[in-house]
Amino acid sequence: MTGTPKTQEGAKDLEVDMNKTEVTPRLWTTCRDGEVLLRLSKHGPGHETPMTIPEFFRESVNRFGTYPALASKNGKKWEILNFNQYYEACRKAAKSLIKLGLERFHGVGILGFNSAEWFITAVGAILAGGLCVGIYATNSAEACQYVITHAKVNILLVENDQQLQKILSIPQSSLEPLKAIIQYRLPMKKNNNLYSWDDFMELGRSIPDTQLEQVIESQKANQCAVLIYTSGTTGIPKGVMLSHDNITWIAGAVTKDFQLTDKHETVVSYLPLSHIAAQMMDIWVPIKIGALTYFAQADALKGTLLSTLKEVKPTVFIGVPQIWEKIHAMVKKNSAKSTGLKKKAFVWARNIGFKVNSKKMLGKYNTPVSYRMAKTLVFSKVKTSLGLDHCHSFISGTAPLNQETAEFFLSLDIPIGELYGLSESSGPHTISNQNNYRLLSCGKILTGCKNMLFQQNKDGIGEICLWGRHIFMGYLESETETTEAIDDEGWLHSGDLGQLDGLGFLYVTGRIKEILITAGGENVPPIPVETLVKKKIPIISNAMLVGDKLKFLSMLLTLKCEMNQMSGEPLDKLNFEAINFCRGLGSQASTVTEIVKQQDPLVYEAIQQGINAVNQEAMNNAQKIQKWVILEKDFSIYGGELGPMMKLKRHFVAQKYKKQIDHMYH
Ligand SMILES: Nc1ncnc2c1ncn2[C@@H]1O[C@H](COP(=O)(O)OP(=O)(O)OP(=O)(O)O)[C@@H](O)[C@H]1O
Repeated sequence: MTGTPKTQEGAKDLEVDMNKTEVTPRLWTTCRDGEVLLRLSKHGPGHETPMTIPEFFRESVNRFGTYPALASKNGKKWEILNFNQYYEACRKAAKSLIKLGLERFHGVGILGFNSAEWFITAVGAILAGGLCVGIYATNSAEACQYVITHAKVNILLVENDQQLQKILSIPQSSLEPLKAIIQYRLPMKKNNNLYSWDDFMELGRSIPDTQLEQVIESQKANQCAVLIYTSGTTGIPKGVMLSHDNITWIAGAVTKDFQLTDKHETVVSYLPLSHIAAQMMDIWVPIKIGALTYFAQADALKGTLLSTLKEVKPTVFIGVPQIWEKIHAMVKKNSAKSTGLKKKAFVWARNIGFKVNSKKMLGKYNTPVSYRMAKTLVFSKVKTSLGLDHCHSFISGTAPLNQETAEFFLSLDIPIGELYGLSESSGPHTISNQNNYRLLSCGKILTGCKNMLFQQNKDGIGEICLWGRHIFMGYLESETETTEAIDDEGWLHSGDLGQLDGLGFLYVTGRIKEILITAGGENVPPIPVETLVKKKIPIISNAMLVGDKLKFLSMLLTLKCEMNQMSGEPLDKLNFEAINFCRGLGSQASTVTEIVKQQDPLVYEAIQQGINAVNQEAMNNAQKIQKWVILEKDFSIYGGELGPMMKLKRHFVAQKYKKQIDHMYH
């Protein structure tokens, strides 16, 4: 597709009611109580009747009432709320929020790990006419304060005393809109305007149903319901306003394109709900289809996720690339321990799995006897060991999945489908499903949405621009940024570069903002180089290319290490794979310090060889890595180098390791 002519198409498809006497809203707004023109198609997908979230939930309750909705672990037992109970709890919470003084289009902040209380407060906030505002549990006090004031958070739900103390450390004068705090995990220290969950749920008893109904009735599908704050990978977090229609429409579109079945799906909720991908897959899509959401333990990412998966056996599993990479490393480690026949069977099965699934990917369904044997002997065992034996949709999103991991899982009969999207597209814009996926592609455009590649180069690479009912309303109180993101014809400019193949599969090739422009004017997209370094040098955990406005390219490297399971802090001790790498070279090093302090010649030489191999694939000298340095600690959310969805925060890293970077250039 090419740029300009196509831009007309989106706007032309708008269904505008010409008989309306009031002023027609625009496609965007920056006001919390603003309304936008919905991007309805004239017919077909995109034409569905707009719905508010309360209407959407009520429809779901009518269809799925007694069917289980939420499962929370209490000791060893799962406590279940069905859709009727879930809805009633949301109404109760809504009344209590009204009682506490929630104002229309003001925020209800939620700061904590995924739980039934999180969901009930999120929906309750919307029923009560407020905005649901997830705040990353990993945010610093200042970052929380920013969101609370920007979103005008009247009521804040915190998970535990640790989160509460973070909020209490902020001077009260800086938390002006805040009226009350609710804490949903005990123990709790008494404090003014602090409520336990049980007390909170009783507060609204005096609010009559009619009062709540009035608020619900006054809501419109083209008004804001959810605020998603970007995680700040590329700058100050922005408040992405999502309308009722954004949420309810895309939940339907995702359901259709993923071919999800009513009352049959189960998901495990563990990724931060402040991110739209998790919120969509855990809260909104399950309401649409009557799916059962199980809550993982708060320490899921520190190790308990696997046991929850094994217990629950979800039918749909979404992971960010780092999660898939971790599972990849774990399966590899376990298989490395096996010997003899078992080891041979694993290699044999993977070969068959790769061949059959690669063909399947191209539409050639063929299941030879050997594949069926491999399935029984190896694939089913691996899937069971991961709790993925009932899973039909393996999904990765939020950042590119590396080829090695994608191929590894494909060979084990676990085809990971990537999806691509932004907070500004209410989640996915492209998806891959079991019947439609390609390695390294993010899949096809969601049915009912449009895509345009702006200013394509000779290879067909252009900026990915999006159009449809999933496009956000605007950034709260940020007109300049909104008009930078949404052009005159309503296209959302993603800032990502991409390419479409003849079959409509989208390949994301980089992020414009991340491209390094060297002092010599060379444009270098960093991700392919970093991915290649990690592939060629298995001891490397993270790699970040440096060189913007600089004379040459250099690289920050970290080694694969163990992690403190409690805090998430990377340790000095190398992990199993890194130790194996060292032993393979004849090095006895077991810690990062040993390698860095003595500049372990064997390890340094191996890394240099790996870098040389990467440089051989560079298009020219300017694209070669001239210098590199090993940092003493691996990147982590704990250290701030990774965002809450484990994305690399380049600006933060560049500042934190300024000394090491400067050293390479002087
Ligand atoms: N499958 C994918 N492959 C490559 N990149 C992806 C994929 N999915 C999402 N992305 C990247 O993530 C970006 C969207 O990020 P998102 O809206 O989740 O914001 P964020 O990470 O919270 O904040 P920030 O804007 O600060 O990065 C996309 O623009 C794209 O660069």
